[in-house]
Amino acid sequence: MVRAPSCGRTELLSRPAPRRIPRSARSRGEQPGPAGAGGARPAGVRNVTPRKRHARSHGMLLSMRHAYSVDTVRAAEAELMAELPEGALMQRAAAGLAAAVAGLLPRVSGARVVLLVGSGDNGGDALYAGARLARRGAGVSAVLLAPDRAHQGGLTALRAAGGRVAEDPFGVLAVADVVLDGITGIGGHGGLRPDAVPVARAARGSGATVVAVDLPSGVEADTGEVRGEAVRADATVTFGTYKPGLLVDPAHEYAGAVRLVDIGLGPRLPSVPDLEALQHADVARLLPVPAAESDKYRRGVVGVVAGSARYPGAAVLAVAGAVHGGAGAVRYVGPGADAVIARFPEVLVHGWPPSRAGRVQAWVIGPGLGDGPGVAEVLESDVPVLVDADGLRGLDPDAVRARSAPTLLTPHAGEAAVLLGVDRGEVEGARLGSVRALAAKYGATVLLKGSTTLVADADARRPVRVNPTGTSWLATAGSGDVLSGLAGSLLAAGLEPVDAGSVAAYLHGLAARLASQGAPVSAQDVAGAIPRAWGDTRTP
Ligand SMILES: NC(=O)C1=CN([C@@H]2O[C@H](COP(=O)(O)OP(=O)(O)OC[C@H]3O[C@@H](n4cnc5c(N)ncnc54)[C@H](O)[C@@H]3O)[C@@H](O)[C@H]2O)[C@@H](O)CC1
Ligand SMILES: [K+]
Repeated sequence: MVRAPSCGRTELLSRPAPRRIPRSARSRGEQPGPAGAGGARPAGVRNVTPRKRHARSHGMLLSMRHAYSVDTVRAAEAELMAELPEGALMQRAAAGLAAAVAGLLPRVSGARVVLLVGSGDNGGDALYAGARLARRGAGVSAVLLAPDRAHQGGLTALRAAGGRVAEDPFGVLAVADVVLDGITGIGGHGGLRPDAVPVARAARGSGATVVAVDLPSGVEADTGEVRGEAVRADATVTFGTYKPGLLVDPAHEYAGAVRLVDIGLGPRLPSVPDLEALQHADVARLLPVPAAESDKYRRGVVGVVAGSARYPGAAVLAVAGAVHGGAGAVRYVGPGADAVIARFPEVLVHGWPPSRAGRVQAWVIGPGLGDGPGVAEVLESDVPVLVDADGLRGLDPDAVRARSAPTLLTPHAGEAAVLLGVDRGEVEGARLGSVRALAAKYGATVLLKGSTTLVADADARRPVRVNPTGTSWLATAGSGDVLSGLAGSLLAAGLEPVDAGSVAAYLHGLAARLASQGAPVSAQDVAGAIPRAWGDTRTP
C-alpha cells in the first residue's frame, strides 16, 4: 500500500487500497517543503469542520503563492550555485525529493521504486533521490532513456547504493510501487519525445504512484501548455519555487498534488513573480470591511444590468452574487425586476436606461442579456464596469480603451476565443497567453474563467493571478452569473479590478466547495455559500 500522495493534505489511505491512488482520493495542491519553504498547501476544501482546523490543515492561512518563469529560475539558480560547493543544489533537491517519496510509502525498505531518467539534470535529481531511497532499503531500478547521456554522478551514486539499471523497463514498471518521473524538468520542450512515450504510458498504466520530479515531463513550464504527450503524475515535487505550468491548466491537471521543496532559492528570486495565487490570508486582507460610520454609498453601490425574457434567471443569479459581495446596495436594471424583487427585496430596481438608475460605484452588465441593449451606454460611465457573457459579444476594443475608469472583462474560453478571433481549443490550450493577449487587446483587466481561472491586469507588468479554489462542481449553469455579480460588488466596494476579480474567483470556488461537499451543487447554492466562504477566509 502506498500513502495517498496528498503532500498538501496529510491523509493516509487507511484501508487496504490499490497501489494506484484513485483520482478522487488525491488532493491537489501544495505545502511548505520539508525545509520550511514558503509555499502553501492547496486551497482544497473538503473537510470544513471545524473551520480553524480545516483552514490550518490546508495551509490557507499562509499568504501568496508565487511562480516564476524558467529564465528567472535559472538566473536565481546560477547565482546561488556560484556560492555553493558543486552539486550542492542538486543534493538539496534530491534530499527533498527522497523525503517526499518516503513520506508516500508505509515502509521504504522493500518498496519497489522505478526511476525514469532523461538526459538532463532532472534525471540527475531522480538518480540521487533513488540512491537515497536505495540506501534505506528500497529496491531501485533506473530506466535510462538516453543511456549515454544519463547524469554520471547520479548513476554512480545509485549503483553505489545498490540500485541498478533496468534491463527490462516494462517488467520493472509493471510491479513498481512508485515511479519517479525524471525525464525532463525545466529544460524540456514540446511534449515527450517518441521514445519516452511508451515508458510514460507504462508508468501510468502500472498502478504505481507516479511522482514527477520538478514538473511532469512533457508540460511547458512557463505557460502550462501541453503540446504533445506528457506524464500524468499523482504528485509533483518541485524545487525552489512553483513554475507557472504547475498552477495553470492544462499542465496543472497533469501535476497532481504539488509539493515545494526549499533549496534556498527564495532570496535570489525577484519580488515580482510571473504568476501568483491568493491564499486565505491575502483574501481576508483584501475583503472590504465596513467602517463604523459607513453608509451604503461609502460601502459602494453596484448596478446590475442582466437578464432578458429568454434568460430571466441570470438576473436573479447575478444579483445574488452582488448581494453577497460586500457592496452597500444593489441596483437592478432590466426585464427581470419582478423575479429579482421576489427573491431579494433589498434590491433597488429601476426602469430603463441604466444612466437614470441613480448613483452607482460600479456596473455589471451582460449575464443573460441576450441581444439586449446597454453595453455601449454603461461603458460610457465613469465608474468601473464589469462586462460578462452576452455583454462581451462584439465588444469594441476602442470603446473599452477609451474609458476613463477601469474595465473588467470576464469571459469563459469560448467567449475569449471569439474576442481574440481564434478557436476555443487554442484558448483552452494556452490560457496564460490568451488572458494576457486579451488584456493587451482591450487595455482592460481580464478574468478568464476555467478550472484554473486567471486574472490578468491591464498593466502587463503585474503578475497574472491564478485561482487555486476552482472545482469542477462549478461547471454548472448560472455559476458565471453569480461570479460576475460578486466581482462587481467588490469593484463597487473599491477593490482594484485585479483584486475584485481574483478575490471573487477565490470566494466563488470556496463557496462551491463548501456548498458541494463533493456532491452536485447549483449556482444558487454557490451564491448562498458566499458568506460562509467569506467568513472562512477570515477565520484565524
Ligand atoms: N540548475 C540547478 O541548479 C538545479 C537543477 N535541478 C534540476 O535540473 C532540471 C533542469 O535540468 P536541465 O537543464 O538539465 O534540463 P532537463 O533535465 O529538464 O531537460 C533537458 C534535457 O532533456 C532533453 N529534452 C528536452 N526536451 C525533451 C523532450 N520533450 N523529451 C525528452 N527529452 C527532452 C534535452 O535534450 C536535455 O538533454 C530541473 O528541472 C531540476 O529538476 C535541480 O537539481 C535543482 C538544482
Ligand atoms: K520530470
